[in-house]
Amino acid sequence: ILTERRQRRLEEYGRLPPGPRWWQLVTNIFQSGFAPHVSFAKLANKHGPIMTLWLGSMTTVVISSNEVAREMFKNHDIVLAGRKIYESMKGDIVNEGSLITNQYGPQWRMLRRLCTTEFFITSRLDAMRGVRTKCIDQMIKFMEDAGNSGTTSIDVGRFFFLMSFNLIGNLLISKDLVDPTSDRGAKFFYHAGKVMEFAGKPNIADYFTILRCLDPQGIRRKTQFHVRRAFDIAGGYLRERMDDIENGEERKKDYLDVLLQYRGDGVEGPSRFSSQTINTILFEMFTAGTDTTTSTLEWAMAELLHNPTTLQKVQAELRRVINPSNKLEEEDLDKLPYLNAVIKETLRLHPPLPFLVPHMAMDFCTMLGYHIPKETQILVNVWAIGRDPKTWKDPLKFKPERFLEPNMIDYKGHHFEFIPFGSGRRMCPAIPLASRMLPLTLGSVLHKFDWVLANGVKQEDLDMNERMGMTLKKAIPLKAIPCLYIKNIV
Ligand code: HEM
Repeated sequence: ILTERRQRRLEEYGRLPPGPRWWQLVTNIFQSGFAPHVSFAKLANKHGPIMTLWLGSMTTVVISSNEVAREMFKNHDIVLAGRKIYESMKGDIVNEGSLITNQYGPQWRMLRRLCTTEFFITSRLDAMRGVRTKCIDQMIKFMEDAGNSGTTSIDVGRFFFLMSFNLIGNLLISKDLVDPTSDRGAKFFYHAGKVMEFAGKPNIADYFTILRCLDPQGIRRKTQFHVRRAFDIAGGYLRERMDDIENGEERKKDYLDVLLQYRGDGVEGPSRFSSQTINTILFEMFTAGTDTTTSTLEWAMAELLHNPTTLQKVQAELRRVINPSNKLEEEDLDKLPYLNAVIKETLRLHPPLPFLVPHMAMDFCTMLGYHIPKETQILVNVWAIGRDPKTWKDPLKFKPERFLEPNMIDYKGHHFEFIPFGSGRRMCPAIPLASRMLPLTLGSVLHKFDWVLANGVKQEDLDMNERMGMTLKKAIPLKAIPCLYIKNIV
C-alpha cells in the first residue's frame, strides 16, 4: 500500500519511465529464482529499456539497452553520478575516504585523481610488473602442488582469489597477505572475505525504511563487525610503516607511501589523510578488486572447459607464440589476440557487476522525456545489454572470434553495447591494471597446464548456472585438474 501511494505521488511530478506493478514484480522475481539481472531483463522486454521498479521505498530505474545507456552516460552523466548507499555500507566507520561510496563532488574528485594518477597510471604499473609476475608464479606453484601431478582436482576460483588478494596487497602495502606464515595476513583475508560475503546478501532493510534501525537480518551489524576487525589489522600495518619511515628504511614506493606522503593536491580536499581515511582507501581496493577479478577468471576457465574447441585454439596460440618452457610475460600480451578476445567474450557474457555499482540521481532530471526523481537508484543492466540479440549475433554462444573482427569494440566505455567496467565519470578506474592482470593470469594457467574437469564431468554437463552475491559468480565452483603441459610433451 505504501509503495502504491508513493508511486502515485511521484507520478504527479511527471511521467516516470513505465514499469510493472509491485505484485507483477514480486511474481517475476520469484519465477526467476532471485536472479535480479535475469528478472529485470525479462521485465524490460515487456516494459521497455528504461523502466521504473518500485522496490519497497527504493524507487529504481533500470536501463537495459545500449541506446539508453548512451543517453545516460553522454547527456546525464554528472546528475546520475551519485551512489546509492546500501545499509550494509553504513556504520560507525565513516566512509570519508571511500571512492566507491562517496557522492560525486570534491572529495570524490580528489580521491579519484589520486588513484588514477598514482596507482593505476601506466608508469607505476610498469614499475610494479615484477610484483604481478611474482604473484602469478606463486599461484602456479600452489596449483601445481594442490593438483598433485595431475591427480587431484582443485577449486580453481579459490586460487585466483588468493592470487588477486596477494597482488593487491603487494601493490598497496608491499605484503604477501596470504603467505601461510602470516597469521595477521590470514586474519585480514578472512575478515575482508566476510565483508564481501555479507555485503553481497540481499537485505530487506534496504527496501523498507521502517526496518532500517532494526537491521532484521543483522547484515549491517555483521558487515560492520568484520570491517572493524579488518581496519584494526590494517591500522597495525600502517603503524609499522610509520616506524619504517622514521627508521629511514629503503623500499620501493607503494600506494601506502603515496597516501602517507600526500600533502593536498592544491585543488580541493584535505592537506593530509587521517589513518581512518587511509584504512578505508586501502580496504576498499581489496573489496573492489578481488571478487571482480576472481569471478571473471573463473568464468573464463568454465567457458573454455565447456567449449573445448575454443580451449584448444587459445592454448595453440599461447604455445605457438611462447615457447612451452618459457613463461608468459606481460610484453607478450599484444601478440595474443585470441587470448584477449577470450577475456572480452567472458566479460560480455558474465560481467562481474551486472548492474555496475548502483548509481543514484543527485537531483531530478529528464531523460528521454521521462522524469527521474532525485535519489532514484539507477541500475544499468550490463548483463542484459551484453546479451541483447539486437546487437549480438548468437548472443548466448561463447564466441571470442566476434572480438577479432577489425575495429571490434573494447571495454573502455565508448561502446555502449559492451560496458562491463561502466562508462563516464564513475567508470572503473582500474582498467589499466585489469587489462594486464586478466589475460596474464588466464594465459599463464593455460600455457602451463592442460585442464581436465573433475570427477569425469563431461564438458556438455558442466553446470553453468550463476549465483548473485557481491559479484555474479558461478553457482557451483569450478573444479578441475591441472596437468603440467611441459611434462606431457616430454
Ligand atoms: C574484472 C575486473 C573488474 C571489473 C569488471 C570492474 C568493474 C567495475 C565497475 C562496473 C565499476 C562501477 C562503475 C560504475 O559505477 O559506473 C567499478 C568501480 C570501481 N572499481 Fe572496478 N572492476 C574490476 C577490477 C577492479 C580492480 C582490480 C580494482 C582495484 C584494485 C577496482 C577498483 C574499482 C574502484 C575503486 C571503483 C569505484 C570507482 C568510483 O566509484 O569512482 N576494480 N569497477
